[in-house]
Amino acid sequence: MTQHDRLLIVDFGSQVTQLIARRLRELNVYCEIHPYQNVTDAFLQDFAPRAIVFSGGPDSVTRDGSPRPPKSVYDMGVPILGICYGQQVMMQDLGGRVEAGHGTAEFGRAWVTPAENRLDLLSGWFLDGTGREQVWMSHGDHVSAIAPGFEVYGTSPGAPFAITADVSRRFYAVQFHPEVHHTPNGRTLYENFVREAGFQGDWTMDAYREEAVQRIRDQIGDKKVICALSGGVDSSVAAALIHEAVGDQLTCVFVDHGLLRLNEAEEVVGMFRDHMNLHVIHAQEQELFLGELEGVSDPETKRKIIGRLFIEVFQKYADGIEGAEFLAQGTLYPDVIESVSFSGGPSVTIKSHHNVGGLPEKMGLKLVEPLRELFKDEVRALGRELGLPDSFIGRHPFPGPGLAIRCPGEITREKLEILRKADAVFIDQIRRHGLYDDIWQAFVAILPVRTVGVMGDGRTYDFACALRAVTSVDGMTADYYPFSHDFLGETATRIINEVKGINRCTYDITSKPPGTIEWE
Ligand SMILES: Nc1ncnc2c1ncn2[C@@H]1O[C@H](COP(=O)(O)OP(=O)(O)OP(=O)(O)O)[C@@H](O)[C@H]1O
Ligand SMILES: O=c1[nH]c(=O)c2[nH+]cn([C@@H]3O[C@H](COP(=O)(O)O)[C@@H](O)[C@H]3O)c2[nH]1
Ligand SMILES: NC(=O)CC[C@H](N)C(=O)O
Ligand SMILES: [Mg+2]
Repeated sequence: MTQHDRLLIVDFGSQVTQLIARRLRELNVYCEIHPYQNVTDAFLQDFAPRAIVFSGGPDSVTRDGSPRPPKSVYDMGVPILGICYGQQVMMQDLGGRVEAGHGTAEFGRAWVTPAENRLDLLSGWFLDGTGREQVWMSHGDHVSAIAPGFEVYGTSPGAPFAITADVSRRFYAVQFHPEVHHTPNGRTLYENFVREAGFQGDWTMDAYREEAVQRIRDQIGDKKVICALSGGVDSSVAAALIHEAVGDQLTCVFVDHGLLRLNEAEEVVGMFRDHMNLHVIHAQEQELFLGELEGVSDPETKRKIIGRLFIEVFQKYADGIEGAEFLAQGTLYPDVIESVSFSGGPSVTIKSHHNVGGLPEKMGLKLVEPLRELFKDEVRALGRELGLPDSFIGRHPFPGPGLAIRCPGEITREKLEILRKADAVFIDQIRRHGLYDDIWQAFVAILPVRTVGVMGDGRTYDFACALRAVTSVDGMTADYYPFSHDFLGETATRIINEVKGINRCTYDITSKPPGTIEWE
């Protein structure tokens, strides 16, 4: 099997370490993030990176016991790029000096100007005629003396050594963050760095597809595998990939809990069964879920009931599949990184997110996770390679508990019916206005209150609903989408005219935080 050139990102705990990986993956470079504690001499030998990046970090190298890489990293003969804390660590390790404070802190936008010497790492920089380049800084400490062998190639007001390098050893150290959006030419810097390191850009979804298929065949052999299929991007791409690898040995279980959107079950099952020829069990469990949810209004109780039923249902169908030894999941790279996170600390549970994680232990199934190394946009690219239509790949995320968490308070079949219709009108409006792809997620929530209205000179006493549409990168933070008043007016009119049971429509303009995306 092909062994890709690998780049190692040593994580010192920066908030933006993942972005370094994103920038490199966009350049078709295979990279992995590892917390600095795990990067030992033995690890380095084994990983055999072609180049290394040191991330930023919250600590100060002036503090005794602050994070360090193993010394052997500097003897490997591979290029190293140190960013912010990474720069400071490199300078101190190699004989320079770092100082704290003294009015040199820079947070936010800054400008670097070039020194006299030229540096290949910066080719493509300083070309817009202003003689300087915008970068994003976030540091309190600064390098006050560079290490022997290094020279200065750029300075900023707060960082006299904003860009330094020892060209003969191919060590580069910068005070700013080239991975963030606010360093507009940061990508060029990474491009130059990986070219210098000799990467061939061999990480493409086309190549990945073939390798992944082979790996899945080796793992599964002639055994059977099952997959919980939601119709969301992750489980859909995982299923399509595994199907390509082992065909009929795969069975998908799609659970219809009665909390799906209008026509969703038909679309998902039709697509995978009729179009892609997958074996899909359409588990009709509406009565079970809606029955157990009857009279329940507390959000966490709802979520826990749904989580438990998902497992029970899945177990039931898995038991009926002879010889099933494997369970497929759509775990992505961000999930993997988060679970080994450097800075993980005690945090409060806001919501118990449902997913099928935790199943294998209970069921004695071995895991197949073919997307573990990929970011979401890579998963989308892979899905396209596998022939999934764009209408599936670009779908807004949909939560496992479905409409249950968009129906605050008690769930009734009547409310679900109304909600499904209103949601379909809203999404139709968004598509008609060509806004679907600009929005991360959009839906309607039906509110547990009836209000008075007047329609056709008669009195109405019906439910109110709230429209929700947000922009986001990863769902962790979000902003409400700035629809025009015309759009909102037209949509409210359509919902009230077309959906019996709703006579009032509001737009939710809360960002996250302090709100969350879903209403429960
Ligand atoms: N109705 C369902 N039937 C079967 N499995 C489900 C269902 N809903 C959720 N799951 C399982 O829970 C997992 C987690 O759901 P999640 O919404 O995070 O991912 P996804 O649906 O695959 O992708 P996306 O994030 O794009 O919605 C899914 O990958 C799927 O395995
Ligand atoms: O698979 C899921 N199971 C869940 O239990 C769940 N709860 C919220 N979400 C989705 O996560 C994102 C963030 O949502 P919140 O801001 O409401 O927490 C949004 O995209 C939500 O739709 C879920 N997804
Ligand atoms: N963003 C960073 O890496 C900051 C490094 C260090 N904590 C400083 O304040 O200078
Ligand atoms: Mg989903």
